[in-house]
Amino acid sequence: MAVLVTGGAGYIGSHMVLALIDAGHEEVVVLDDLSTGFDWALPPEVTLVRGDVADQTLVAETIRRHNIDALAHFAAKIVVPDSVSDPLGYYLANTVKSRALIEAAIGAGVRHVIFSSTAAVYGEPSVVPVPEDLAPNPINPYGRSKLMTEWMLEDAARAHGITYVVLRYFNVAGADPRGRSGQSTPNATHLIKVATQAALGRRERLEVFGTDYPTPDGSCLRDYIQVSDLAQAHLVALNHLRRGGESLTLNCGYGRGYSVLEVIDVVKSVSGVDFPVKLSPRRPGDPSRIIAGADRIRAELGWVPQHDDLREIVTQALAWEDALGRRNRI
Ligand SMILES: NC(=O)c1ccc[n+]([C@@H]2O[C@H](COP(=O)([O-])OP(=O)(O)OC[C@H]3O[C@@H](n4cnc5c(N)ncnc54)[C@H](O)[C@@H]3O)[C@@H](O)[C@H]2O)c1
Ligand SMILES: O=c1ccn([C@@H]2O[C@H](COP(=O)(O)OP(=O)(O)O[C@H]3O[C@H](CO)[C@H](O)[C@H](O)[C@H]3O)[C@@H](O)[C@H]2O)c(=O)[nH]1
Repeated sequence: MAVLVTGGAGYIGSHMVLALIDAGHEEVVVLDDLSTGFDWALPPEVTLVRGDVADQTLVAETIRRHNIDALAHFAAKIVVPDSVSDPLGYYLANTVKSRALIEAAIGAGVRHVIFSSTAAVYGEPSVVPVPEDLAPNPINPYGRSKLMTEWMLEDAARAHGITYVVLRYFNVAGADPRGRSGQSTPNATHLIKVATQAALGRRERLEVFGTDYPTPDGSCLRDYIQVSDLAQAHLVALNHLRRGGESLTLNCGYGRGYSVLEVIDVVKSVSGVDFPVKLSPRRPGDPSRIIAGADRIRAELGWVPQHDDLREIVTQALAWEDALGRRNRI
C-alpha cells in the first residue's frame, strides 16, 4: 500500500512526506505541478510525478502503478486576498480540479482521502474557539472553494463507500525541527514568514493590516499551529482510516489565539531585531478572530502536539528563512 500526496513539494505537503518517511511508511508518491512547490524539498526516496491533479489519466495511472490506497490532497491555491481578486481562478484550482482528482482517484481504487481544508470555511465565526459543528459560513472565495470540496468529498465518499478525514487547518507556521523543510514560497504573504523576512532585513518593513478590529489590541487574532504537528495529525488520520475508522471532519489548531501585534513582538524578541512596522488599513477578506476548538482531534485520533509554543515556532521559521536566504544566494 502506498500514499499519494498531491502538493507534496509544497510547504505543508513536504512536511507530510517527511513524517511518512520518518514513520517508516512504505512508498510515498508525490503529484505536484511545481507551481509553488520545489522538487528539492523532497527526500530522494520519494517518487515525484510532475503534473496537474486534474489530469485524470495521469492520476489513474499513478494510483494503479503504485498500488495506492490513500490520497492526501494538499495541492491548492492558498492566498486569501488573491482569491478575492481572482475568484474564478480559485474555484478552478481548489474546487473544479479537486472534483476531477476525486473522481479519478475513486475510479482507480483509492479507499481513503485526507483533505487539506481550512479555518477559512468558518468565515467570521459567531463562537470562538470554533467547534467543528458550527455551520460553515466562509467570507472569501478561498474559504468557499475549499468548503465546496469538503461537500463533494463527503457526498462522493458516501456514494462510493470510501472514507475520509477533512482537516481544517488554522494558521500553519514554523518549520521542520531538523531543518529539512520550511515555508519556501517566494513572495509569501503569511504573517510569521513575512515578519521573519523583515527581521532578517529581506523586507524593508512589516505592514499590520488593520488595527481597528474588535479585538483586545485592534489587530486580528489567529491560532498558529506548527507544521510538523500538523503533519503528525495527517499520520494519525491515515492510521485511523486504514484501521477502518469512520469519516471525520476535524479542526487542527491549539485552541489559543495570538494577535498580529503579539506575533510581531515575539519575532522581534526571538530575532533581537526591532524591524520597522507600518500600521495599514484592513486587508480584504480577513476575519477578525479565528481560534480552533481543538478537543475533537485529540479525542478522536489521540493526536498530541509536540510544538505548541509560539517562540519555538518563530525560532524554527527564522532558522529556515536564514538557511533559505543562504541557499538562494548560492
Ligand atoms: N499555509 C496555511 O496556513 C494553510 C492553512 C489552511 C489550509 N492550508 C491548505 O494546505 C494545503 C497546502 O498549503 P501550503 O501552505 O503547503 O501551500 P503551497 O503553495 O506551499 O503548496 C501547494 C502545493 O501544491 C502544488 N500545486 C498547486 N496546484 C497544483 C495542481 N493543480 N496540480 C498539482 N500540484 C499543484 C504546488 O506546486 C505546491 O507544491 C492547501 O490545500 C491549503 O489550502 C494551508
Ligand atoms: O504582512 C502581513 C501578513 C499578514 N498580516 C495579518 O496577519 C493575520 C494572518 O494572516 P496570514 O496571511 O498569515 O494568514 P490568514 O489568516 O490570512 O490565512 C491563513 O490561515 C487561514 C485559516 O485561518 C487559511 O487557511 C489560509 O490558507 C492561510 O493563508 C491576518 O490578520 C493578516 O491581515 C499582516 O498584518 N501583515
